[in-house]
Amino acid sequence: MARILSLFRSQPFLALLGRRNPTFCNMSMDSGARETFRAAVEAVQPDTVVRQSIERNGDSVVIDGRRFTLSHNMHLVGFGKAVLGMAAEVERILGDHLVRGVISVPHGMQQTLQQHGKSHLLLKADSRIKVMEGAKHNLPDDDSLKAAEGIKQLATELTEKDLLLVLISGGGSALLPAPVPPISLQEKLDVTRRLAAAGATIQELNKVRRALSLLKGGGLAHHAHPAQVVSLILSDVIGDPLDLIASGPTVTCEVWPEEVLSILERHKLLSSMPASVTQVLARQGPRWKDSNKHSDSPGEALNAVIGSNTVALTCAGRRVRELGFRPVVLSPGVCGDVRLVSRLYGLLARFACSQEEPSPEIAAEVLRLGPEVGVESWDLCRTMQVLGEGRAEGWGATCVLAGGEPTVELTGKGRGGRNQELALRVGLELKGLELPPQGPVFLSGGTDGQDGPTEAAGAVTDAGLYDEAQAQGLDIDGFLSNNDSYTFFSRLSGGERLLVPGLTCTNVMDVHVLLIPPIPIKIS
Ligand SMILES: Nc1ncnc2c1ncn2[C@@H]1O[C@H](COP(=O)(O)OP(=O)(O)OP(=O)(O)O)[C@@H](O)[C@H]1O
Ligand SMILES: O=C(O)[C@H](O)CO
Repeated sequence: MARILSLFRSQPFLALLGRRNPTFCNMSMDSGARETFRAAVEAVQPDTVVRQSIERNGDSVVIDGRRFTLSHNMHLVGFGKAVLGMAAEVERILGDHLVRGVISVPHGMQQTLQQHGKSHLLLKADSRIKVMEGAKHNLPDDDSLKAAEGIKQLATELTEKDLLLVLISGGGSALLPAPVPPISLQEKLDVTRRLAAAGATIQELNKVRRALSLLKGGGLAHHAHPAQVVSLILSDVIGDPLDLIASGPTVTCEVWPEEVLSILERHKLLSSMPASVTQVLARQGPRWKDSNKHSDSPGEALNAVIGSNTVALTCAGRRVRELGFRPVVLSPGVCGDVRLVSRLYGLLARFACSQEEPSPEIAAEVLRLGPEVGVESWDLCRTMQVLGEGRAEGWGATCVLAGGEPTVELTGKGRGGRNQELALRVGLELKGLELPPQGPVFLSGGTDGQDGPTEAAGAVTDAGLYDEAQAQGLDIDGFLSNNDSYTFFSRLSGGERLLVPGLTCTNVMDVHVLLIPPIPIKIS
């Protein structure tokens, strides 16, 4: 730590690079932040990521460096909020080689896509893929149970000549419920609901789901054995853990009943579990033992993450450069309490906007706070170095890009989401950083286009937020304590700070954009 700090304290560490001409563009900072978010979402569109991951060469395809021969032997299953668009692209690429398929997608998806003019994400009229809609409100139901049965059936019938392409995206767990008997769907739903309400993380939730399911935790790959299985995954979990995204249906993993029991105990649910759940957890051996599949093989699969927060941030960085800002990717794994996250962005902005030498005290606080919100010290140092270069070397405007999924502790009854709440809190942190012609700007947006139960994906904010709210008689603290960020931004200046991209058809968690203008430096 001392060594890192001395970097900021003593040396003109930024003079390492030659001077460049500032290239700050004509675009307003607000528009720049919105365009950056748009580019991030664009990069992880379901059809785009599939197109980039399957290379068709005559009668073969190359996926993730592996070649597969096509002879009208390709079958497809999928589950998740983005898989309809992914399947539409697979259909275009594979043509006749695609024999049949079943996908499980959210209720009303096809109609919604039609209404939003996204027909390129819909299947052909004479498609061989059956679309099954279900899981209203992101919860497993009878419709998604039927879809899961259809998917299991298709997988079970495959032979060694077949190739099964599995499309997976966020929301996949609720769209593929297959409780291990004798657990009923209702019992499984209750367990999931109560865990979520008790504040279990997605990692905890999906470890429990895996243990109670015939298809999760590698069960689908087992059912498809001896066919070859290839999964294309659009990740919505920090760190892209294959075994946890949609509860890893094609990733064989050992279930440790002790671990599951300790998760249930931690959330004070163990004593109220139904007998069926305790019975299944007490069983030895694989969960799929009583399936009608004759082999006990776990089933091998090639699992490829084809879209993620990292991909979105990298592509957004390219666009940022075209716009004349210098990009730096902080981290795709920002998590933890939204209050700490907002503090970190406030500190980074202060560090970057200092008109004198960057403050070692601020750098120290950044380094102390970062690990609490999932950001490595190395990434913080790299980011501060670029920000320091920006101000000392006259690079022009800098753009810090990050992503992840912070959490909000809900104490009020208002309408909002973690992105709008983060933007609101960062706005307060930036107070006092007004710089002519404009100070730093911060955007936080959910890449799925929806932040909590609101129509907005997030909001854009800056140092003028506090005064603007005061002038319009809006008490920020009151809105914050009631978790009412959506109402706040809707009332402020006619809602112009809200980010409302509409349905984006994808989901790689949230994107954060911190734009720092060129800083006029005091020469002493
Ligand atoms: N009034 C509110 N203010 C702030 N945050 C809220 C509010 N209501 C809900 N949230 C937060 O919104 C999140 C749920 O919203 P959302 O459906 O966008 O989540 P998600 O994790 O992106 O879901 P998914 O990606 O599976 O669709 C939760 O983290 C919850 O704490
Ligand atoms: O479906 C799920 O399990 C979540 O969206 C995480 O992938």
